[in-house]
Amino acid sequence: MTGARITADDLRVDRGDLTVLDGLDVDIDAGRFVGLIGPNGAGKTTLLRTLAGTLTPAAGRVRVADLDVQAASARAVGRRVAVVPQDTTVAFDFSVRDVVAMGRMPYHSMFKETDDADREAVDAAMERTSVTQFADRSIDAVSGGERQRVLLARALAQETPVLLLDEPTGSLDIDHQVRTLELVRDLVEDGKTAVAAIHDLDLAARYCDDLLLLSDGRALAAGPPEDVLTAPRLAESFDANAVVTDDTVTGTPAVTALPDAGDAEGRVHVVGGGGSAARLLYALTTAGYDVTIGALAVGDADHRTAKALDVPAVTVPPHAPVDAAAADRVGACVADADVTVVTDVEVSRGNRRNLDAAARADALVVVEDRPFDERNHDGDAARERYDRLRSRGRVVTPDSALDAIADALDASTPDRRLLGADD
Ligand SMILES: Nc1ncnc2c1ncn2[C@@H]1O[C@H](COP(=O)(O)OP(=O)(O)OP(=O)(O)O)[C@@H](O)[C@H]1O
Repeated sequence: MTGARITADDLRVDRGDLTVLDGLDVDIDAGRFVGLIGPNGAGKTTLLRTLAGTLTPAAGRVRVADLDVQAASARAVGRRVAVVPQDTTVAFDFSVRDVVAMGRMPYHSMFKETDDADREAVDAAMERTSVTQFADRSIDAVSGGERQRVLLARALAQETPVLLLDEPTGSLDIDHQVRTLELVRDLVEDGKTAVAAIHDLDLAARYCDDLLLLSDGRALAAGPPEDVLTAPRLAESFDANAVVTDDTVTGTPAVTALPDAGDAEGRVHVVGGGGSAARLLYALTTAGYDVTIGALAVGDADHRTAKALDVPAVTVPPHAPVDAAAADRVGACVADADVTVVTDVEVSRGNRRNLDAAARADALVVVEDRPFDERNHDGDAARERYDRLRSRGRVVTPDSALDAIADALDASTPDRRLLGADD
């Protein structure tokens, strides 16, 4: 079944006294999977219901291919558009099979009996959504997640070019979340057009071709997930302090919401690398410290974390040693910082200048997770250099790093301690 293009110009939808959608343009190409995202109350369900023709816009019209959804009969719309609603309550005590068979209603008239095509469509839809094993059970005797799959089966049995889904994974376990979205993806590969409201931004980014970010009834952004999911947009729409990274397994954008930053004061420079500083960067920035990091190779795991958390970094090109110019910049950060922290870094020749710059800090904390011998190091000269560094600072485990940094800050800035005592 080939999909259909969905368009709407300058859509306005009112609910009661409230204008829920305003000035919204929609243009979804046939054969695309579009994720509707946005905070609670943004208008996602309202938009889906308007696209399905169950809500009438105060302005603008919805077209699915050549069909004017608002002017067409329910039966005509039902042959183009199938809906999987958020509320999976079914009013009467039907069997699962009967509920799925309701998807065939747009093809029936008073004069047409159920035929083989109907039965085949129902069986195939139940098979694809893994509900066949409870086909004869009452819809009241399946779990919420199973019921959600039954309603997806009903929508598939409807054999429409367009599928609208409102939170299709809301009640599903992680296995069925992925199965359901894989299924929608397959249907889209086969040509259907799908639009789904999805709260899980990582899943939306992973499965959808495009995202439409709704905020206060308007489209704040639309396009490929990596263009739509940016920290400033998430702050504007969700009022969330969130970072966007690349998921290490899927390679698609992953959103991590952070707590509001605390009120810790002080500047901390971190010498890390290879991911050894990631957790500490998170802890320091959420505590509220001003943090810098480096020198790091561009693309290093800690560099990616620093970028996501908006932590300024001194960088060198990938695989390049820390040269004199970079070391000068590290030296400037160390001089500016109240405390410098060295995490479980490589003790190699290329990192030598990094460690030497850190060793000049007035207040130094050395975070150690592994003994020296288990690290990438290049011999006795490195050991001597590292031992010197250790002897200049306080050596702690990762678990006590934050406390040690707070202590070092107190000791390095007595004025703050006195101010704190007066509060
Ligand atoms: N029948 C109604 N009467 C009045 N206001 C309504 C009605 N239905 C929805 N609203 C309001 O319209 C706004 C958008 O609701 P909608 O359900 O479309 O949001 P949503 O983005 O789907 O939210 P959620 O993520 O919570 O499901 C909300 O402020 C909601 O309170």
